[in-house]
Amino acid sequence: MTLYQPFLDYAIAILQERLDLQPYPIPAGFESKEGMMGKGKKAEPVVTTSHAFQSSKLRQIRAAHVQGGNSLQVLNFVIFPHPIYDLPFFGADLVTLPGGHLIALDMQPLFRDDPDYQKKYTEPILPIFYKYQQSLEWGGDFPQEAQAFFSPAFLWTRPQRTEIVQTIVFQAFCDYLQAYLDFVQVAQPVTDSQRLAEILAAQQRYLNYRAAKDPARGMFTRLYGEEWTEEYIHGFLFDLERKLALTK
Ligand SMILES: C=CC1=C(C)[C@@H](CC2=N/C(=C\c3[nH]c(/C=C4\NC(=O)C(C)=C4C=C)c(C)c3CCC(=O)O)C(CCC(=O)O)=C2C)NC1=O
Repeated sequence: MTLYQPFLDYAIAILQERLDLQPYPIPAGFESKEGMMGKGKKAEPVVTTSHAFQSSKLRQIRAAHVQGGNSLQVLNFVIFPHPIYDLPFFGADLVTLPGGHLIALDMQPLFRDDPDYQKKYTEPILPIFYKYQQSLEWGGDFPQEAQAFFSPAFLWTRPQRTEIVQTIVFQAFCDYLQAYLDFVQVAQPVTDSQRLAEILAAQQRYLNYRAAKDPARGMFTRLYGEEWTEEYIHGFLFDLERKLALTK
């Protein structure tokens, strides 16, 4: 059982329990991909598997799971609501590299500086945030331009010990996901056309930033090549623009 498998197993079990979950099409060639990291005797196989679902209110629920031995484990799990809801994105970036663990967990707001939006989607989860923030050290600096996409309840940490990831971080992941599904349960479709346009624009801003600045681009390019990587990023991981282009 690799480090982040329990996170993925828990997420899929809860999604199946709480949502009218349907499969989401994964482009051919991206369900599972094998590659090698390192040279000669040190070369290690690295497998990236993709998982994807959808539901009546959630456009895409998807996970990229990279398993490459003890020093390379990644689970990137993001939920993208249908752009007729003002729901935030659920974003989990769980990363283990030779240099250690890096954990980013948040409900990423569409309208970060809007007090009504914060009241609706950030204040209710601050108690969960404070509970875990107490036992998880702050992760330190991260790209200035990325800060616009994180909420005040952003759990950002670099745990020293794997045991912390398996216990406290796992619990935080479970609590954040359950709280997110509580928001989904009560979310009502937006009907105001101007607000709908603002929501779509906010979703596109986020998706385009993440597709352009994906911190995993270098890793995937080294493992699987540039062509596969760009298609994986734009055709699956952050595919809103592609989907919108199809509807035009
Ligand atoms: C809005 C931006 C945004 C992020 C950057 C991530 C949150 C996040 N992820 C990070 C780092 C990070 N994230 C990943 C992995 C992934 N990050 C992704 O968006 C996807 C799809 C990944 C893989 C499947 C890896 C491999 C690293 C380490 C990169 C390295 O050190 O070589 C960082 C550290 C800073 C960085 O290296 O850029 C942050 C802040 N979530 C977000 O929502």
